[in-house]
Amino acid sequence: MRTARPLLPWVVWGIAALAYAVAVINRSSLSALGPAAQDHFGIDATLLSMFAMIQLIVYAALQIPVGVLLDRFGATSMILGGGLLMVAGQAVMATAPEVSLAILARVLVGAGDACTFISVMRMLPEWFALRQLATVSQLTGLIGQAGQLVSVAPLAALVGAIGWTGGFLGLAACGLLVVLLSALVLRDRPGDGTALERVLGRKGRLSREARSLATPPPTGVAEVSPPSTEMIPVVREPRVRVLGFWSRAQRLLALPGVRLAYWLHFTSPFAVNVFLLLWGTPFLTGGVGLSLPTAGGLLSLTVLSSMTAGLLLGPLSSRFVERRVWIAFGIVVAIMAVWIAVLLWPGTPPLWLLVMLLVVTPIGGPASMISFEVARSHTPRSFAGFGTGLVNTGGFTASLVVILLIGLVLDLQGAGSPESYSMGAFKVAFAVQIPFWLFGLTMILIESRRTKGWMQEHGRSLR
Ligand SMILES: N[C@@H](Cc1c[nH]cn1)C(=O)NCC(=O)O
Repeated sequence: MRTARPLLPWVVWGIAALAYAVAVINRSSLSALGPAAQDHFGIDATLLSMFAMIQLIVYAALQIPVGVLLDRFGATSMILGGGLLMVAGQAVMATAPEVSLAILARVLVGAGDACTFISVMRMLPEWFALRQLATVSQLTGLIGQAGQLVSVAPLAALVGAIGWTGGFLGLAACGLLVVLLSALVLRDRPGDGTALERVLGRKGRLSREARSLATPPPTGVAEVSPPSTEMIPVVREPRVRVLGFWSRAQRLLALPGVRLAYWLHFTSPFAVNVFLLLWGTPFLTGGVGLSLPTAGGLLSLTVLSSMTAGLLLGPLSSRFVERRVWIAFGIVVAIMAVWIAVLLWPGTPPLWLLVMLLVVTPIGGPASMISFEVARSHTPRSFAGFGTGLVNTGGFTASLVVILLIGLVLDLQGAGSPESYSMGAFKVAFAVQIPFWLFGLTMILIESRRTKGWMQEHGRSLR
């Protein structure tokens, strides 16, 4: 009897990761097209940076609602819905005659993007064994980073070659193609049908016979093994009763492991987000005094570093499950230490220190993926989408606040425009990150102690 289909989990993951990469391409599609967008809509730099901010606000604000919908409708529907929203957003961006419609386009892209990552993360434990999850999650993040590379040079080249409308319509068409592929391939879990099969009301053999890599081949005795995701199957799932939003939130937040995951995500990725989303280029050009191409070259180091760290951190955190929180903690301390060295360096920091900054800071991205592993260990399955969304708000909220504070501190020093940027002003402005790291690290210490106590009290251990 042919039962195991070891390839299907990888195919499902491949398409889900591709959908996430497309989300990242859409998210960062304006990053290399700033001047083109200013030209096209006749807008100034402030309005241009509003595009990024609005999109980020929409993304962060939708994480919890999307998580709730994810628990209700499943990952496939959310990935498809998110993909369609982004296709619509880019089609609007391509054809918008004025800036208000371009803002609507960014809202649509932000909303679609918000649906994608946490849905992909929710899908993974259904298809992979516990020992594989950390590595597969990191690979997913790495593929997303690759999407960021696509949106820099190739997209700019496409828009340069065929124009704004053609370039963005091309992007929308690629997105649509991936939505169609997703409808044909993605399944929430083994045994579920694809979106197309659900519409047709007929489940194919591939879907019926699909097996998770976590499930040992049936022996004829036990059909279903316990879900590998519940390393700590702590909270019994609510039976039939559907809990309201606040009750669900309360139950989730009552778990110290979920709070620990939140603070890990809050603390680790904001420095790299702040740098890549807004303040990296102004700091390197207006503060350090580098040319735009040199700054761009240095910034590409961040992607390389993040990808390499992702490859290492996956196996490392699944090999040392008990130590994974401390791995992330150590990475944050290293990021903070390099930043403090840069801020305390008299005058302009030397190139070697800047290279170190651009290599160490991005490791916070892959380190933040550890928070999803922690969340998975402590969140009851029926809350998994909510839990992932909640945790994912941590880093993005911190990023948003720090981005705004840096702008504010620059303005307060009278150094808020490219003509008035200076190294001294940037140093003071970037120092606002320090209380965020210290606060986050303190919360991690507090919640990891509580989590340990809670696990002892409930007789649980991490496997
Ligand atoms: N920290 C990122 C993921 C990541 C992985 N490697 C580098 N960054 C994250 O939380 N992503 C959420 C998203 O929607 O991209």
